[in-house]
Amino acid sequence: MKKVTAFAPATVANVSCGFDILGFAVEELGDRVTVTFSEEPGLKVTKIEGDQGRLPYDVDKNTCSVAVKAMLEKLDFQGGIEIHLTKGLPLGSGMGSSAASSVAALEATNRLLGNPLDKKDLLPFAMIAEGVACGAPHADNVAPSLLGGFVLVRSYDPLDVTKLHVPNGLYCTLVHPHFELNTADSRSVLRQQVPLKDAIIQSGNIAGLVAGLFQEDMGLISRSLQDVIAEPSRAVLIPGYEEIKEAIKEAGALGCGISGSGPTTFILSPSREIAHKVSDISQEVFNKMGLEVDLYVSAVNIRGAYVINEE
Ligand SMILES: Nc1ncnc2c1ncn2[C@@H]1O[C@H](COP(=O)(O)OP(=O)(O)O)[C@@H](O)[C@H]1O
Ligand SMILES: N[C@@H](CCOP(=O)(O)O)C(=O)O
Repeated sequence: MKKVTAFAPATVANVSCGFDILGFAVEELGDRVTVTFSEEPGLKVTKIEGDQGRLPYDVDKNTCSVAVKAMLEKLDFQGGIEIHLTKGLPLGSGMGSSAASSVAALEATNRLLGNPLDKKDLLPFAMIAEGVACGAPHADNVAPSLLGGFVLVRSYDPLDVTKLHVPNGLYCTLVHPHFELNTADSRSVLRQQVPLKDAIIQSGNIAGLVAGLFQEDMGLISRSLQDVIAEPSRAVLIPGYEEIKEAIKEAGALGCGISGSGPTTFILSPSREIAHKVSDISQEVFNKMGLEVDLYVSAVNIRGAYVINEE
């Protein structure tokens, strides 16, 4: 085998109350990476498409190559590999764009080398790339993008991630208003201390959300979609967010939150029909604020990253 192409999906990190510890993958949206053996030793990013010329070719800056470089060092691989990235995700959108690139690159490279590593063992390399992209090696985008479904990061040290149950009939709406929020900037607005009363509220909600997913209890999921840690500092950066939050609940959605560090807003609904209805409602609110949007309705992607083609 000389050439492998892999796809990695977009992700919703945090899922409201699970700051840096919860995320899920969505369908269809994502990045594609092709890796090819080359005669010349070393790693190279040779082509990037779909980024309007904005992403770095520097091996130590592009998340694809940062992740693959760390993996090749671990495997003590001495040959040559070329990377071709096709971006399907907008940058700075809160849909795990930097993560989808590194995860697709790792999935493709692992197959190219004959699968020397288990899927889960690729995670630390993708986290190194997140550290380069946004200053923090958080796993709540890379883990669901790689593994699919809802993923909980129980611990960072040692790394302990686990897949959660995905209830039947759960749908997600992603509303992406056309402006960018850089993850590093959205992290810099966060408080560094959490009052005890907020820690109690947040812990209850995380536990409630996890229990709600396993029990397929839509009411419990709905009540648990509350974030008192990151959202209060970040919601002010997204015009119309509070209005959407109220309107979608009235229309039957379970609740909403900021997807990752925003500005994309995710809404969870108990049916596809409601997911489409709240998509229209959110579009109206953002348009009223003078913002154009992209809209996506999706079930939760349970497959994660996968190889599309090998030659
Ligand atoms: N392959 C890549 N895809 C996306 N961003 C990348 C990539 N490689 C490096 N970056 C850098 O990482 C940052 C990604 O921004 P970020 O706000 O984290 O996006 P997102 O929230 O969509 O992941 C940008 O500064 C970008 O230049
Ligand atoms: N937990 C992180 C998630 C960032 O997600 P992104 O898609 O905006 O990169 C955070 O909230 O900072």
